[in-house]
Amino acid sequence: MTKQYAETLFDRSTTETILESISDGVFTVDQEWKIMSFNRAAEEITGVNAREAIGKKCWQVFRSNMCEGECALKKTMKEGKDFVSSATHITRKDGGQVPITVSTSLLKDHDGMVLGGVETFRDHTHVEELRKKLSDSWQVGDIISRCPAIKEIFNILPQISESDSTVVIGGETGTGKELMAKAIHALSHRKDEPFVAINCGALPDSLLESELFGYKAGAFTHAIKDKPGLFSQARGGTVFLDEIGDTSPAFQVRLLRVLEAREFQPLGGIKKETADVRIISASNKNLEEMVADNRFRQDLYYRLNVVQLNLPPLRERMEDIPLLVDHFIFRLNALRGKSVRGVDQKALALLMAHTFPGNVRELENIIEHAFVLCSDGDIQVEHLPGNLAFPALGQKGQNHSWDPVKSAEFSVIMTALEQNNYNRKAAAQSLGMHKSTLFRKINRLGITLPNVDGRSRHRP
Ligand SMILES: Nc1ncnc2c1ncn2[C@@H]1O[C@H](COP(=O)(O)OP(=O)(O)OP(=O)(O)O)[C@@H](O)[C@H]1O
Repeated sequence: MTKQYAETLFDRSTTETILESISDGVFTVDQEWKIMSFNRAAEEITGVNAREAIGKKCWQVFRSNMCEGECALKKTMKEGKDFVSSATHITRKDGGQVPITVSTSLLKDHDGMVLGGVETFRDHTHVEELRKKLSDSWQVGDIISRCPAIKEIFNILPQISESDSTVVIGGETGTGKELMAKAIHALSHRKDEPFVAINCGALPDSLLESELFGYKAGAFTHAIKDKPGLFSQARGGTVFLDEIGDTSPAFQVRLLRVLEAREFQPLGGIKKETADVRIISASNKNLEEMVADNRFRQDLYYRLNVVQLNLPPLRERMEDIPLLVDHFIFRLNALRGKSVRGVDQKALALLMAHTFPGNVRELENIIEHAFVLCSDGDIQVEHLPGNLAFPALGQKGQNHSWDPVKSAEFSVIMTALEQNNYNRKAAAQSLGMHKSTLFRKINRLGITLPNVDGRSRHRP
């Protein structure tokens, strides 16, 4: 675009219309700090109308804590550099404090002469309120946690939700990736539109594409009538692409094109449709490693991964176990009209010692199993599924005292043995202890081993 064309296109009144239509406050000052223009959003955020503001020095209008010290606009004017997003507060005309973020740049004429500065500011009241609410909380949407790593995610969730950026959620199976995606959707401006989820790993390419993009009648043999895809159904909302790491290279190319053009074409269709959806994806594989090994397209990875969140496995946030147990019992009581009180110490000790390869989903299933068997009072060891209750009920270990440390040790060793097919050497290695230490512990805890161990598994 030539300069002249741009000038014609964006004449003064067009620029004013654009400035009046945006939701960020914008004002300009001359070299003497006198306000030259003040848009509608600036009026709303400050409570001062443009006629009052224009001609005044900016600090008389803004009364911000920034005005007395590190003023971003002053820095811009002094250093000739733009500044993006400093956070501060301003005092409204009615005395109320408004948290804002500020961006500043120099205002120049066509010949590059500095006329003054321009400041854009955004009202962050809503984000601050949400952040405050979430930072004291152990629950966002349906997600319960007191683990510091997840609470850190809670703290930034309002900003992530407010932006429309793509998000990739990493974490082992059952760690709550879909729940987190739903929470982001529920806190975003898209919350009143649909949230749709699809497991990309479970479908072959052709089915995945027809599910996502839909098809037109006649596109293939059984396509009798048009079927809208999830991108159409979720218009204005969020599409959650689960197991994105399991998609084929051909599908990755197709998805990349859709994300770049923000358009998609139903199978057998000729018209393109706008993809007005936010994309959140998840993977229990390490996408960065997959990119390095050329198993996942780097360009698609960058498109999907503007924001990245990682959910730790349950074994690394043991503090969440009692909280989640209470949460699931509370929910089941309400659902089934029972009054199970909680979990007794011995059962809790076993749960705390379990490694939960299936993470929160596995814990939820264990509690549901125990809940069915427990009529009221506390869930006890005998209500837990066999693989957990086994060390407590069975074998020689039956009589050892139920000290939680011992039962935790019992369970950790049993899990290592099971995971290593009862091969004691491998189990000792996985526990990081010497083989003879493990034998000693096995004897002390009264664990009996099956006759056939992992060393003999290849024998007929
Ligand atoms: N922090 C949590 N608080 C309460 N419930 C949770 C939490 N995390 C997970 N859950 C529950 O655990 C189950 C599994 O969660 P979810 O489906 O979100 O996991 P996921 O990581 O997406 O699993 P997958 O990778 O297998 O798709 C769900 O029933 C969910 O409600």
